[in-house]
Amino acid sequence: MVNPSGPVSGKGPITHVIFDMDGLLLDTEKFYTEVQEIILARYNKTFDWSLKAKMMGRKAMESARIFVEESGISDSLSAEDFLAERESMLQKLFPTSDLMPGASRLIRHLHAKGIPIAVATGSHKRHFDLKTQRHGELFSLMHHIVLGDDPEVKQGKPSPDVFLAAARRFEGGPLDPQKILVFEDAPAGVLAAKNAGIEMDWLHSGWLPSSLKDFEADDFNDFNQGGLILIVSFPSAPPPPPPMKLSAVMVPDPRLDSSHHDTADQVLSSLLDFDPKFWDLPPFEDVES
Ligand SMILES: O=P(O)(O)OC[C@@H](O)CO
Ligand SMILES: [Mg+2]
Repeated sequence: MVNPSGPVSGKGPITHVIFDMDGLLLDTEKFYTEVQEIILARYNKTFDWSLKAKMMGRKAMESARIFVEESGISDSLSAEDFLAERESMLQKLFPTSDLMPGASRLIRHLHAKGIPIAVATGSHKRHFDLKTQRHGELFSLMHHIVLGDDPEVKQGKPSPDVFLAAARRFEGGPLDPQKILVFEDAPAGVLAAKNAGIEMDWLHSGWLPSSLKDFEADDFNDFNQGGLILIVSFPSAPPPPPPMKLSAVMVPDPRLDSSHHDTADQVLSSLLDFDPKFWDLPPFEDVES
């Protein structure tokens, strides 16, 4: 995706921001990688970024199934046993989680300027508490936080559930998806955000026919598995509005192949490179650290 550095504007004005957490705000993806490399080494296998790219951002059991099946070890290690073994190692690592560069500055800046901010993460509460125990004050600046085991989150990313729940919990809803900016590090997360934008857009524009409102989420998810974005049309309904109005800024790990960047509206190498003016958000003051 284009990564403009000039004055070209995004699709602002943005009024609300939703942050992914692992790999975006917290430097925690390295812990998952480290532990998975240790487990695979026992089978004389190596963990590579093409597999990591498929796992990132997804619910634990979903990513576990991908791990054991794509590594070819599912006959020796079940997804459940992999999660149990990984858990004991992660429990020791998570409390040492550091912030990603630029995360604190951006969160404090948006909060100080009165821009409502939230977190939408695949992490479950027990992991969230461990990962954020050194960063409680910073996370207290969030208007709300939606976790992977929230009752409203039926399906993990790339399904839109966690972002739809996060968008709904801001005051003054329902929001126009065009005014929401999502920050993500993972391909599944960017896709989840775009899918949420489409669903919110259809609801916001009134296009979504009532018969679709009870559309089964896992059917929707089936389309997402292949990275396709579901577009359905009913004979009586007008064509859907142009999708993709919700904007997503991707801050991927440099080891992630750039072919995974295509769905993002902007790609940055670090949150330190984010320019709020590009999205019509209040500019940083020079003195901010
Ligand atoms: O949605 P995030 O915060 O990236 O969490 C993903 C986590 O489940 C590990 O990949
Ligand atoms: Mg992430």
